[in-house]
Amino acid sequence: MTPHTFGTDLLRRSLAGTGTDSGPITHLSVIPTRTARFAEWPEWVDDAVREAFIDSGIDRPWIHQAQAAQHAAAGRHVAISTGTASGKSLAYQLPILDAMVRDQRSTALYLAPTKALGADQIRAVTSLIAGRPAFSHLAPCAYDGDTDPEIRHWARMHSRWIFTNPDMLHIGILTGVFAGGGAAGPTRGQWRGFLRNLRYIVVDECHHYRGVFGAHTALVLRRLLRLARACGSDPTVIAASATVADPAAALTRLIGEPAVGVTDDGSPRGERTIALWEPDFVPGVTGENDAPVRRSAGAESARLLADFVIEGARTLCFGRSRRGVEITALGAREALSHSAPDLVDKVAAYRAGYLADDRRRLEQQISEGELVGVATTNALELGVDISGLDAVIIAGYPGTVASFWQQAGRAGRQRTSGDALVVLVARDDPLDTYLVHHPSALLDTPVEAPVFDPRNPYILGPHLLCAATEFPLQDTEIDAWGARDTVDELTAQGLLRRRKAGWYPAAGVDPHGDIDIRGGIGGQILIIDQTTSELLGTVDSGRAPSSVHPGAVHIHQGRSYVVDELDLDDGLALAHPEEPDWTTSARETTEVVITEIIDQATHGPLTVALADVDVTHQVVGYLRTLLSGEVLDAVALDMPRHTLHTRAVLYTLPDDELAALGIDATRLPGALHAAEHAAIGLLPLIATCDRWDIGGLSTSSHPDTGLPTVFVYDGHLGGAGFAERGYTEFATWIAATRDAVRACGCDNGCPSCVQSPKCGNGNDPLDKAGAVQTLSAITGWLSGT
Ligand SMILES: Nc1ncnc2c1ncn2[C@@H]1O[C@H](COP(=O)(O)OP(=O)(O)OP(=O)(O)O)[C@@H](O)[C@H]1O
Repeated sequence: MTPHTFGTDLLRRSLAGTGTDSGPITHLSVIPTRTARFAEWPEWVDDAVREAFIDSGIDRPWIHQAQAAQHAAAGRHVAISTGTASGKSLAYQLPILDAMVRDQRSTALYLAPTKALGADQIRAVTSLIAGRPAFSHLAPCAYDGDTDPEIRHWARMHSRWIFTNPDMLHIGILTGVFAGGGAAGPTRGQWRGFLRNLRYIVVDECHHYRGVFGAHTALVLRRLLRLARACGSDPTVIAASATVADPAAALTRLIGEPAVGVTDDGSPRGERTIALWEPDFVPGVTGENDAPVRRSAGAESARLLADFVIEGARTLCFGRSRRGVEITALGAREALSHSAPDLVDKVAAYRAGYLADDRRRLEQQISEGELVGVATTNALELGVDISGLDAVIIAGYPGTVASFWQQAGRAGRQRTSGDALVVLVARDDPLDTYLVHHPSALLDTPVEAPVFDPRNPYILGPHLLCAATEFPLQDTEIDAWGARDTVDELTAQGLLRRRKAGWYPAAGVDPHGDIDIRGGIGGQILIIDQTTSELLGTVDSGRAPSSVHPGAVHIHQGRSYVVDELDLDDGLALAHPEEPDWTTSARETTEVVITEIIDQATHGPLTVALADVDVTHQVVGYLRTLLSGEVLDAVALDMPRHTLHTRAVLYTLPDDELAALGIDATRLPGALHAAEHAAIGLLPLIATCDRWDIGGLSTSSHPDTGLPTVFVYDGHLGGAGFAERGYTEFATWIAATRDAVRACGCDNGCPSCVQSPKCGNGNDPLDKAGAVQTLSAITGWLSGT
């Protein structure tokens, strides 16, 4: 029976006639109301700090705020993971402000993955301390890529609380501590005073640090901690996230030092109704190899957005690209123009450049009812404080459970009732299909632990050089970072030298500029808008042929460009702005060579292994797909071959066992290929990656194993930890893959189960039934049955 809640009533009214127990809704559940639990202000809190909070309307802290502040004040690194809008800011503001009032020289560094979030936090602190003499020396200030040189200079001299990001910390702060500091450090020595007095480091939204970005950030934080200690301070790290699994372990991995976690959320919350929604197949429309196509998540969400707006429900609709978001807003406006023309102007797309001011304006327009429905990219996922939002529509699983809850948490921020509806609309994709049919995998499992690998030698090596440039490296540090082999290699290459006081870089080594914290590893290709010469971004040279080949549609901050030319020698991809009606996906051939088996396990006839591999790709063409999912055409290309040294999880199965299941030599390639595709689609369930971070290969007989073999490999040089997670969680991953394929309602395979948008072989051959049989057999062997 459907419960009566704010959310179910809204759904029922919006879908009058369809009912909420049937049709596209695959699951409906209610998270009940929670009341606030308060603590007293800790005894050590200075009167001036307490008064500032009380005057801002906060009479007492919630229990988790007091607990986290207590740990931090006692000098324990602490990670707080409580819901969205649970006042995590206060948990770090409290110990920081207190330290600053007690010792006027104390400093703090706040790190956020986005500049906009840092700007929000400065605003919050500035308004909290405004007009209070006890805090007049703080001068909270941003220090990032957008900060003017004069303000940077002023900040270095005067600010006690700097708001920055890992990129600027790496290139603009750590280089300016000691005289050595890296030849790149124009601010040489100027940060020393700040670091000498550094009491706290805040790592906000710490679940963002995953994959290659996570590994880089982990090493930047370790470099920060060692430099601070070399300057004479011993800062405490406070990490915060609404959505990180086992926060103590996550922070420990990030900084390489023990940390404690706080998870008992004392903040109040309204009742939240969650609906999972699977769009129907569109009659008469077919995609690749005549597979059926579902209604797009964007079109379905547009219809829901219009319905909610008619019901007066203030709604945010999250989409994955700016273009998708604009189409959703247009679709909703179009629907309203027929049924409720006076509401057309109440719907907008959030398409500004992710600036804090744009967000403020939008928050205000929604609060005042000027806008009722807004379609937005994940730009509004972090740091938005819109009170009274009634509903959130998520058009397509956003990639991680963490992001899902971040987006879901935007609704119901009204303290008085806070009731809200969240609808996840599935895309035509195996992971989305799995989740809407297995709600507990989304709603009942803890969010995934961020996956990253700070020991990847291709990432670790350059950071060791940076560290040695900043301050001589010590043997104890090398051991703590697990870096002995990499140091030996750098020494053999003549890049590091051992002297009495530690390890130093060789003369002329200037490593900072070679590291791209958000990008990949190795050479970078610059993507340029050739009509304006604007730099749109960078891509790993290894990935360039498949992502920025001539004719590729490239999305940058939601805007669309088409690539005209890729010059791998000069490191340039030249593009022009264009909004075609299609997306592109590269077709490529792949070969895998096993270079070393790291670990392996045998389960009856099944062998599962983790291995170092060389993956060689060649892009041979690309497919153009209309936004409806319909395939327009295939275009041939001839791009150079490229080899990636990385890590893979692989499994082998003997032919005779498969033949006994009815999968003979004619069916084998299709069964393995389909099983591989679905497994790639499902790996993000257990490893915080995107399916574009990984690749795969299946073959009826691999030269290195002599057996039918399936590989799933990391798309990053040296591996980002994703394949390793696939290896350790193999049983969970493969069982979920089998369930996803089995749950899909199509006959012979479609994008919701075994077709892949980036298949190098045009999704041919694929044997859906064979994949289910193979995956079922694997789960049986794994459990010993
Ligand atoms: N102890 C408290 N009592 C009452 N209100 C509080 C308390 N602590 C914080 N708040 C209020 O709760 C709201 C949310 O706080 P804040 O933005 O810090 O949450 P958050 O957890 O950082 O949010 P996000 O999910 O966006 O990261 C703010 O309006 C803040 O003033």
